[in-house]
Amino acid sequence: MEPGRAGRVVTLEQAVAFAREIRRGGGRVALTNGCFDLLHAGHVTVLERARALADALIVGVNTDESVRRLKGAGRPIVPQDERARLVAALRAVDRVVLFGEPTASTLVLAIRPDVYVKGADYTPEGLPEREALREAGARLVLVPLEAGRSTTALIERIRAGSEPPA
Ligand SMILES: Nc1ncnc2c1ncn2[C@@H]1O[C@H](COP(=O)(O)OP(=O)(O)OP(=O)(O)O)[C@@H](O)[C@H]1O
Ligand SMILES: O=P(O)(O)O[C@@H]1O[C@H]([C@H](O)CO)[C@@H](O)[C@H](O)[C@@H]1O
Repeated sequence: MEPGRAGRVVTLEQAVAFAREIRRGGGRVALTNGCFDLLHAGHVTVLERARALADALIVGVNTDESVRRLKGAGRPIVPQDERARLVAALRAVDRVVLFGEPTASTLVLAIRPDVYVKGADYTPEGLPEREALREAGARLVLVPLEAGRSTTALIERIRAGSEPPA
């Protein structure tokens, strides 16, 4: 019985057990991760593309402290439990796990996904998780960016009181 959407925010151990269950059934598991602060259409694109590459998608969402270290003071705008809940509400997402480490390497080594997905704002050489991906045998897929969509751009537009992009 699949849990309700809120029940899809799980511990790392539960996410690992879920991944094993998918693979036992012959399915493939996709993993992605991110801050997902002020959810926007670019986030939906990368999550939907990730889900389409496998039979289940697990998403690591950075804790507030982790986002602060990555994105600077004043971030995140949306607290971790709400960011996790919003991501878990998307049809494309099967499980969400909050993580506080600087990188997703621990997630990669624990979940051992068949495919690891990020937006093309990253490069293969630039991923600190690349060694973990090699060890886990995960295929890396970088999804083309939706132009002009970013949390930073949203914050700047809110501050400037400017119109949304075309
Ligand atoms: N416009 C976009 N199109 C497709 N994928 C995106 C887009 N923006 C972000 N992503 C992807 O979404 C995931 C989460 O990224 P993140 O939460 O940092 O979004 P962001 O909008 O880049 O945030 P910020 O502007 O604060 O850096 C990452 O895999 C990232 O590559
Ligand atoms: O939302 P972001 O900035 O894409 O999330 C970060 O992604 C990093 C990525 O996996 C490449 O290193 C990750 O290391 C970091 O912990 C954030 O999840």
